[in-house]
Amino acid sequence: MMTQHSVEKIGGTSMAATSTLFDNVLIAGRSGAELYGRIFVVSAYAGMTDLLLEHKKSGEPGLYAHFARGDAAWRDALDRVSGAMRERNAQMFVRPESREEADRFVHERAESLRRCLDDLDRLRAHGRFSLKDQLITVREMLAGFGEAHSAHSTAVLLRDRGVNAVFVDLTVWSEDDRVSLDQRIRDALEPIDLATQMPIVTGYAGCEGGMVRRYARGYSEMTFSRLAVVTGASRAIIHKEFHLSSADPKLVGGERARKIGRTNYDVADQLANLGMEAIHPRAGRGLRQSEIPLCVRNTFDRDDEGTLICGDYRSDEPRVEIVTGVQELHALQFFEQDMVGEKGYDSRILEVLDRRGAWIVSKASNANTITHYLSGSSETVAKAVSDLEEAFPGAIVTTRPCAMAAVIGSDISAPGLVSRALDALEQADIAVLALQHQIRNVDVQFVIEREDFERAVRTLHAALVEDSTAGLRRRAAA
Ligand SMILES: Nc1ncnc2c1ncn2[C@@H]1O[C@H](COP(=O)(O)OP(=O)(O)O)[C@@H](O)[C@H]1O
Ligand SMILES: N[C@@H](CC(=O)OP(=O)(O)O)C(=O)O
Repeated sequence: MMTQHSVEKIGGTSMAATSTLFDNVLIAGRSGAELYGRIFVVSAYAGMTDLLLEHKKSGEPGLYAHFARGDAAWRDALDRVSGAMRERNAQMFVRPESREEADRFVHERAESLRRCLDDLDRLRAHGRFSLKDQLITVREMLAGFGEAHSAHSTAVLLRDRGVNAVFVDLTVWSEDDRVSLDQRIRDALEPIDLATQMPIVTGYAGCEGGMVRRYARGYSEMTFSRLAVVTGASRAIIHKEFHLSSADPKLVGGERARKIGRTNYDVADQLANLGMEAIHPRAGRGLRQSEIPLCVRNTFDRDDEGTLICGDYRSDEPRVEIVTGVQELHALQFFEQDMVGEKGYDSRILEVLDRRGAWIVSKASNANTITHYLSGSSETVAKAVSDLEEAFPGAIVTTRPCAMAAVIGSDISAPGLVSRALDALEQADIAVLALQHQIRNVDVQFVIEREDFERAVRTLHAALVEDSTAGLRRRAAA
């Protein structure tokens, strides 16, 4: 396999801006051999996975949620998704034959799903079968439909423009042939000549353990990351709707948010941990270990090189690079006076949190209290609380809704940074419920009330990023 190639992921929002995507990324003025040496991994068009599974943010049920509940509305939900896909085709295709081909593809996949779900429905109607295990498979199959559609139509559109694009469908698998994600990728890419062919790979890949089950939403970045590692890419690029910015442009305003020029994987990990979609939490690892630089680019800003993320970058002077956070957080406090001087409580709490699938954003402890800051649903947290109460009858376990604003940078080791942040929050009348600052000097976390979240991000951004006097001196080496 060619070594000087890039692996590039296109997010759902960028996919939906199809003509811009062609003009700025897929073709972008290239011709002949310049078009090749690039592997694209695509997400479903924005909104499709929401219709197939459930809405990513609001949780509004999609096809999967209806089917899982045994609600006949799944049939309408399937029609809605395939309708939305055909509508998208209608907007994208100029050549009638290509549009027909794309519509036929959607129709065939939708009908095959319908047959499968019908069979399961019939089985379920006997009342003697539990579909629990099958539902996991259904969820995987449905998710894959979104990326099958987007990759297939992108390949057809590219061929219409004279590009030798190849649709690489990783969404279909056979239960007798469950292989690892890496193996799946290796097998699919092996016959492709990157010098003359442009693979358009589905962001969903049928693999051991299931893509959605293992990696949750945003899974396309895992396919992307492993593809870059397995094929030995010289660079990995994520094409997004926005520049990776000093804060969410939707929150602080596009004119205030600054583009991040460079940063490191440590910062990317912190962002991923907070649920910011800069890069999937588990995607960064492989790229960092293989020393593949990652570039995050804005699809709508063709000439801008984007943000370069490497393993070894450190800002020239200490500086806050990003202000972000989590608005829906739960502080789970475990108070037990017998804990003083005893070990082992931690690991038993973690066991419960792991079993309940809670996402730990941060944690803190003192002599008799361990606090975990968890993101995720209130139900998950409530279940964890009741498990803990049962396992530790002497402990007092409480939860409290809260939010977290975090300031992050590859080097924030500046004296006065925390006090400046606290001053700004106080002036804005925002109470700080708890504070965390690690010796590692990559982030400071401020735990606050949920209703203060957006204001806290704006306040910290104004004080530590927008204020030009915020350039901070490096703390003198001890
Ligand atoms: N610091 C930040 N820089 C850029 N975008 C951010 C930041 N924080 C949050 N976001 C948000 O991340 C979201 C996801 O980005 P997007 O490019 O739409 O993903 P995708 O292309 O994968 O659908 C956007 O809605 C944007 O508002
Ligand atoms: N389409 C899938 C996978 C994905 O990675 O999407 P995006 O790149 O748009 O976050 C999802 O919504 O989860």
